[in-house]
Amino acid sequence: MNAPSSPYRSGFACFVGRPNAGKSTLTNALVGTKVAITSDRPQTTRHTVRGIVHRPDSQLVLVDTPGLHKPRTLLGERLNDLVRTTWAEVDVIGFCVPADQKLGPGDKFIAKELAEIRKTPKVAIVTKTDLVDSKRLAEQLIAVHQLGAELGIEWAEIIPVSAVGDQQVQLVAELLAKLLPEGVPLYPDGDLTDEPEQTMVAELIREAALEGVRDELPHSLAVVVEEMIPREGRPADRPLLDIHANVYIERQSQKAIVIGAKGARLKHVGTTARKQIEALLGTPVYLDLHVKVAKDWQRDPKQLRKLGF
Ligand SMILES: Nc1nc2c(ncn2[C@@H]2O[C@H](COP(=O)(O)OP(=O)(O)OP(=O)(O)O)[C@@H](O)[C@H]2O)c(=O)[nH]1
Repeated sequence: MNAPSSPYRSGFACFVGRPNAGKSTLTNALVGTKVAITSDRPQTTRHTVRGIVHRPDSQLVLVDTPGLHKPRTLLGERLNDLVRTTWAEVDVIGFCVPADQKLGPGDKFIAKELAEIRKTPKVAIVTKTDLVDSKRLAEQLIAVHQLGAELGIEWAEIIPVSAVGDQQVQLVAELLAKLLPEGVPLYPDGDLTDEPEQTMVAELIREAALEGVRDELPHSLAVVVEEMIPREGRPADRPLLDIHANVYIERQSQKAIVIGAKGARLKHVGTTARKQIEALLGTPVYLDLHVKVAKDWQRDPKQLRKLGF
């Protein structure tokens, strides 16, 4: 005899944690395709990118938030507001801490903020377990438990996972799904993300444009995709998508950094981004990039809106 089947569950989850905790990588591993942008450097995830995990008995919509950080500019403040709003709206929060680093002030700062969001169930996720031995992992699991106890957070689960080593990734999905409310699917099957394609394309270009020059242009670069149109008159089996995008920087002096000697760097950025966009969209792409100066865009609310913040 079959046991009564469990109810269908659906809802939203977000991963929080300090920069480099492995949130984007875990999101990608769960969703099974590259929707958020990962990198070795902190704070690459600017936009709220959702990935959707479809399972027979549940649908988990992952909302990827930027890292909470000490705001120094209007953009910083906006990002932090966005993070808190997201936290209050989701059905479950996954607090990510890397296994290979001792809990520090950054983790505590975030956990303290998390403790304020009372109603939402919270799951602690110890990431990058492939980087440590079992003794170190056990210590980290205990430390996370203790941090929760100190701050009055009762973790619904504490889950060790390696997104890179593909260990326990499915368990994370399962345990998060269990904490969702009963409901119907929120998105049609097969949807990986509801983030407009243009935003993902812009992220890929931004990522390529920042590669190697992050120290010089930490937060001064934004990308807006102006247009994505299929080239007319192409045979059906050889389509081409024309993409026009603007790369905004804050000062004239930064132009040379982005463009490089005789335009060599921008050309490389274009090639790198184009390959990634083609992989993402599954179609050949012609990518046209322009570098423009938008003075002090980080401090100007009007510019921020134009640039999608
Ligand atoms: N070895 C190992 N490395 C990982 C794992 N998960 C993430 N990483 C690496 O850790 C770094 C940071 O990962 P991200 O997923 O970009 O981290 P994040 O928390 O999204 O970072 P921000 O976007 O800066 O907030 C990258 O270099 C990843 O390749 C893992 O399971 N194992």
